[in-house]
Amino acid sequence: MKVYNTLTREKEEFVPLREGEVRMYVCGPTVYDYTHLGHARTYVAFDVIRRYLEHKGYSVLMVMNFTDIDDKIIRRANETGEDPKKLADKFMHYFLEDMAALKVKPADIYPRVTEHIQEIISFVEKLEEKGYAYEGSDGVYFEVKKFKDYGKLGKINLEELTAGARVEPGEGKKNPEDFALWKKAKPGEPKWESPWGEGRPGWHIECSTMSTKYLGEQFDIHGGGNDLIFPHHENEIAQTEACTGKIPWVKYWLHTGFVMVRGEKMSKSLGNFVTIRELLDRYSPEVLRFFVLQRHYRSPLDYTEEGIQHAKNNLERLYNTIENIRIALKNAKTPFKWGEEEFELYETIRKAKRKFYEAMDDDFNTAEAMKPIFEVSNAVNAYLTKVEKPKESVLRKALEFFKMVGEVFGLFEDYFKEDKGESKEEELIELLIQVRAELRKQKNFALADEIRAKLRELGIQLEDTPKGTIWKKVTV
Ligand SMILES: Nc1ncnc2c1ncn2[C@@H]1O[C@H](COP(=O)(O)OP(=O)(O)OP(=O)(O)O)[C@@H](O)[C@H]1O
Ligand SMILES: [Zn+2]
Repeated sequence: MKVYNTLTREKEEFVPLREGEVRMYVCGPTVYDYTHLGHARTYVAFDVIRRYLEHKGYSVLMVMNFTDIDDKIIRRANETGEDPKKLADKFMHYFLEDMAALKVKPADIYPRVTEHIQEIISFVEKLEEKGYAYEGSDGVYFEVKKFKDYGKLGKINLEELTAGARVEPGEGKKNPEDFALWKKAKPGEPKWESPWGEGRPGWHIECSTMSTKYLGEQFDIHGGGNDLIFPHHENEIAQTEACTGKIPWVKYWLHTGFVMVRGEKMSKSLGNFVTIRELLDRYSPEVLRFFVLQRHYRSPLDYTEEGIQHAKNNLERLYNTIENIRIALKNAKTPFKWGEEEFELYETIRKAKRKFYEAMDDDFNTAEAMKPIFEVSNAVNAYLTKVEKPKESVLRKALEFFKMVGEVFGLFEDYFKEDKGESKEEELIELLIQVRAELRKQKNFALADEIRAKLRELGIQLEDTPKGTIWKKVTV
């Protein structure tokens, strides 16, 4: 499997640091507004990367941070008159809801800056001890010149970068390229105690601190949108490699292309964004995933209504095929023998599977991986039109293929959900628990006990705990 590494600007063979395990960190959102399609593209892309790695048998440990204190949050909170913490909490909550709606698998750990202040302070202290950081009048800065490898990710030449640049009046840094590790508090801002007085962390330091805390001093994948390559990820590298001396800190750097609107990046600041919530009023989550996955994750993706409509039509075609298979399976024949048509369809599925893996192994090329899905879809429909008595076994092969690609792309979930019956069952049990609680309130203990006894006969045991009634499946 090959992945494109921004650090080397090349596709490289993917070999994780520990066999069978992938540790990945994706920069999470700054939570001060609703999630838009641009963010969703990035997170859906990393979701599919993670799903594919898991599909290949890797055990993936994924960490995504929440920037829950930062200039933008403070500014927005001042505008709306809200408490910055409440504002961040609210949008963090909305973000998690949006991701769940989009069927993005949750990260294993979501560290928040405000809960890691002590660790961040210790990290900055280490940089100070090692001579990479200094205290200025308004904060603690990283001295970029001291880190010889600076610019290696963004391919930045420090001299060119700083030509003509100067330290702005009022800024406490020595050189224009130095960046803040710790910002001393201005009046009215949220603040924490530190060896440099009250203040709060700079932006980049959180990711160095929290990623190494949870994933170790060296790990496999670090990702985010293109705009994070410089300066955010460049600065993260400088901080972490200066602190630990372990090089390279991250083995593969992956970056997503932007969602564009009429030639410009979709962004909060330009106001040209469409939120996931608005889109979900009009389209199913799978349509949005499908729209995003029709392009390779590194390519720009133009947002247009027609584009999404087109994705919707294509996805519907696939769903129709799956439904055709389901209906055909009802009357399908026991396969005493296969004819030419079955072999032909089987061959198409076999080759499609290979093409799908080849495309995904080539830097997670979901755009290419879509093609064999449609090939199978077309072949199935042609088979069903041509053949009077379709054979069950070959149709099952087609269904398995759709299920496999669906797991990787996060599509057809409802269709293939194995516990389809089970989720209804859970809801029914919950309903009976509520009814029983109501009966007990009304002192109808006889009926309440009968419900409990009947459920027990069905293998469901209710237990009344101080936190309410819970249920367990019992076999004896
Ligand atoms: N238009 C976009 N297309 C793809 N990814 C994006 C887009 N806008 C932001 N991202 C990515 O989403 C993630 C979260 O970004 P963050 O919360 O910092 O947003 P932001 O940069 O403040 O958003 P905005 O650019 O809208 O102000 C980052 O990895 C960022 O690169
Ligand atoms: Zn980051």
